[in-house]
Amino acid sequence: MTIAKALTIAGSDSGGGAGIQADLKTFQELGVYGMSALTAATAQNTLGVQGVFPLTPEAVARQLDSIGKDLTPDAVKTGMLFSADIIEAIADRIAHYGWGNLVIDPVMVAKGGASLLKADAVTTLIRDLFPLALIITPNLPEAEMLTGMQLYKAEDIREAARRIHNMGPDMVIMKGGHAGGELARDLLYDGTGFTVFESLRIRTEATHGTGCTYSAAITAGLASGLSAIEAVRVAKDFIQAAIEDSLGIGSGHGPTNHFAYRQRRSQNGGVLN
Ligand SMILES: Nc1ncnc2c1ncn2[C@@H]1O[C@H](COP(=O)(O)OP(=O)(O)OP(=O)(O)O)[C@@H](O)[C@H]1O
Ligand SMILES: Cc1ncc(CO)c(N)n1
Repeated sequence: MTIAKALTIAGSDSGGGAGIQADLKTFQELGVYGMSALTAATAQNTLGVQGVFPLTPEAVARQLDSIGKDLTPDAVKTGMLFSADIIEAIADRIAHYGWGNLVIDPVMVAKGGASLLKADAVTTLIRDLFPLALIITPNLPEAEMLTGMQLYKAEDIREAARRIHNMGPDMVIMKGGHAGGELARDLLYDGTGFTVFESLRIRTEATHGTGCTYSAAITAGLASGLSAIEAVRVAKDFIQAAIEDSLGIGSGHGPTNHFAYRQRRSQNGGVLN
């Protein structure tokens, strides 16, 4: 048996809803072998982030070497990277091992407002990591930070996608979780055209870790050999189910339900409706 392998390079969320925990749960649910390289531990729950404890760049690079010398990933995602020197170490190792199918979730700020990326690390992220990426998945505040634009109108969001695409990735997905409206609409730009992925917006507070889970599901799909469009389609269904069937735990912004997609499929004889 050959199994697809995916690697997440991200921070730990002690509460289990976001970060490396969300990524590994998502890989597992989608039938992909999950590996991780930790960038930082956060003391975190559904109420917020109580502490951030980064690893040294060397500790991050050594984890990537352990993986690179033994277990080549079929796809890789990055999440919370925290500092410029950690990003430099990661970009160096990814280029060294020639890992493709790289999905970058440009995590900057947790939902409660805690900083997960130092302000001076944004230029390093763009310069060193974006050119290596297959897909970058900014939410609207991250896209505003990357472009310096204010994103209210649909045409501005498209223009921001073009500008981020010019920073080096093959594709950009502008996530619509932070926009208003009846639909949660994500826009994929591949340098020539736009593909829309949309679902009914769910009225809920339980959206902790949606971005991590979504980009992990895309990464799992790529690792399994899906095209980018197919992988995003599965990821959109995965995150919709995970938000809809919330677990009702924690007293703040609860986590999404990573079991939901697979449970629905098995209830429907393998078909998701
Ligand atoms: N209330 C909602 N109902 C349906 N889909 C949603 C909702 N909120 C977010 N999504 C979807 O979840 C995915 C992640 O988008 P979002 O903009 O929330 O990411 P994010 O802000 O990076 O998340 P986080 O920082 O919590 O990890 C997208 O596919 C988006 O459309
Ligand atoms: C560790 C970690 N990574 C990413 C996010 C963004 O949701 C978070 N809250 N915590």
